[in-house]
Amino acid sequence: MKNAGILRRAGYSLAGLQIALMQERSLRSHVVLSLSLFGAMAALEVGRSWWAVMLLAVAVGWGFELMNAAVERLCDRLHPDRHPDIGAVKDLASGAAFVVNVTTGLLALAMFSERL
Ligand SMILES: Nc1ncnc2c1ncn2[C@@H]1O[C@H](COP(=O)(O)OP(=O)(O)OP(=O)(O)O)[C@@H](O)[C@H]1O
Repeated sequence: MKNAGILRRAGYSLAGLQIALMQERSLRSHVVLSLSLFGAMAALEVGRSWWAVMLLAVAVGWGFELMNAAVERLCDRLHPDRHPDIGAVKDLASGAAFVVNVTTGLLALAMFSERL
């Protein structure tokens, strides 16, 4: 619905998150990894700057995973048959999420290497 109120739009966004959590295994893995990361950060008492960096990195990672899931679902709905272009679109979306996830992993390594 175009130009819906802010509460209604927030409801649509939360519905999207719910769909992802219930139907997308990769996003569920992401949630588990993120919570483990935050648990380790709390246990090691990392500084506020690291919290800011890692919260941002994890949020961007979740965003890219959601967009990747949306692209995959759109591709499958609009073009269920196999086609090299559909494969490339899915690979590109997956590659975008991969770049963010690898960067987050490297940041986590840098952070933990400071503390251990
Ligand atoms: N319709 C298609 N045509 C050509 N290649 C495809 C097609 N669908 C999937 N692929 C290839 O298979 C890969 C995996 O696609 P798939 O839709 O199974 O996603 P996935 O990586 O298994 O993600 P998820 O587990 O989140 O569904 C794609 O990245 C692409 O390379």
